Amino acid sequence: MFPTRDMPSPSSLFSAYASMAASIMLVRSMANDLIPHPIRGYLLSTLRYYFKPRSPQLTLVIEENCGMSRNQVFDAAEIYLCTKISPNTERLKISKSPKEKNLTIRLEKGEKLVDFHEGIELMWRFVCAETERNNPNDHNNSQRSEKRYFELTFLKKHKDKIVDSYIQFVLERAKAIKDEERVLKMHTLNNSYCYNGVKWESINLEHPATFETLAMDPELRNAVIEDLDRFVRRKDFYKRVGRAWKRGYLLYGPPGTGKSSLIAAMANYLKFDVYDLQLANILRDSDLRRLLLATANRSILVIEDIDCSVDLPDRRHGDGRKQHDAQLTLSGLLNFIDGLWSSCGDERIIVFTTNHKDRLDPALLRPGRMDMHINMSYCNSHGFKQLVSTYLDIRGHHHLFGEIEGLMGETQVTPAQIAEELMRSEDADVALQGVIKLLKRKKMEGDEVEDVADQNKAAIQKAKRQKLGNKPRRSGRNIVTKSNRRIRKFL
Ligand SMILES: Nc1ncnc2c1ncn2[C@@H]1O[C@H](COP(=O)(O)OP(=O)(O)OP(=O)(O)O)[C@@H](O)[C@H]1O
Ligand SMILES: [Mg+2]
Repeated sequence: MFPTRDMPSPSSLFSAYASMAASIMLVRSMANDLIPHPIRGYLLSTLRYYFKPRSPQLTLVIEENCGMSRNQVFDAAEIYLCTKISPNTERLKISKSPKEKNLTIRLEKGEKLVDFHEGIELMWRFVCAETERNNPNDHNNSQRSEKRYFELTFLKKHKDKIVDSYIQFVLERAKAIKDEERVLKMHTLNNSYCYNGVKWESINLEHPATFETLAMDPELRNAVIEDLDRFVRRKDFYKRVGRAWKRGYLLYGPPGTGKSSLIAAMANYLKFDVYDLQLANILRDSDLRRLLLATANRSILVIEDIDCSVDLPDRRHGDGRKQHDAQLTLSGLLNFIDGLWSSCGDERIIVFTTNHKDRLDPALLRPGRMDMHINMSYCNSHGFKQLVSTYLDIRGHHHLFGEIEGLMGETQVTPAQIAEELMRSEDADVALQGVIKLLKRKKMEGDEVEDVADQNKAAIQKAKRQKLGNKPRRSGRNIVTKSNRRIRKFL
């Protein structure tokens, strides 16, 4: 049992004590007359130091602060140790602030915990020591302060392993726990222009989409997940090759195929906040710069519907001059973002979405501009089964699947349309009959709303309307005012 393992044997301890005592006696008797008092004291304490039996244990003291800043090891230990609470623990502290999702549990002062790392036994102790400091200006008035620290005790011979690998392990575990508990934020631009420009406003991001609930090609899903994983673990690589630690994704596909849901799934997976940058709301270059600089580390910057250029007649320089001639492509915007972000060295993701990849500035599609192009497409049989499993909790076979899959091969339907039908009833038969009706209707009416020909027609009509000065667009979206390729603007 701890801490007796590898202790020196009682006989060796006894002989150590005996030789120390003998030496001290000898020095005392010789020294009493011959050696002056201060030197005698020094000699005795040196002898005591060298002959004192050595403890086989080492204790690391992990204080709460290092100078002015927090000690990350202390914070990590606090979080990590609440996962190690044993039945022997007698006192714990428990709390919850309004913004936290879960209860916070911490060790109470004086509590001890035993942990094991690669077979090594470690004893943790949380200490709160009250210290009293005299006030130099008022001797009757002393200040009490609390010093909090952890003591981590183990056998000395394991020092290297504990310092090099266990502490690192505790830091990583604590980060993972913190990430799990983290409340994600969705930042959007507030519309009211205040004296210092447009600002980010945040709400909790409670979008339930995850990679599990998303109907998408399994290979594509795995490729996206792998890409995200690789990105977040390659900080050193980006630094070495001198690139901003940034990854760009272009999501394209018809409305209702899950582009926005995929962004939410990425945010939930990585525990990254989302910043929804509505370009139409930004009137000054200086605002863009300020907003980009105000985005936090570990975040996803989203620019939706980039094929829809935005009309920004009053775009101004920070100094108030109107900007007539400067035009910047989206790829120019990307360069600008690269420049800003490369100096901060933090991990950032940027996502563009479009319903019409074919209408984008070719410069944006060039290799190296957006790192991954992800096609979110109409629902296929696999996607349908994924939706049925999510919405109706059916994982096996259902007698209506055959008919539905047959119909799906003959018409195009988006996951959003299928999802809407599946939500209409809790009775699987009724909901699936609804899907069959939808598919038959679409087939009969030739209602291929998202058909390419129709899309082109709609685009032509849109362009005509825009010439007439109308600004139509699906509700709640940025306003389409030009048939694009370039967005007028910026910098
Ligand atoms: N691939 C999908 N998997 C699961 N649900 C989906 C999927 N696509 C769409 N949905 C459902 O449809 C709703 C709308 O989808 P979403 O907003 O993600 O589509 P979108 O591609 O972003 O459309 P738009 O181009 O109009 O922005 C979602 O809230 C979700 O419930
Ligand atoms: Mg969307």
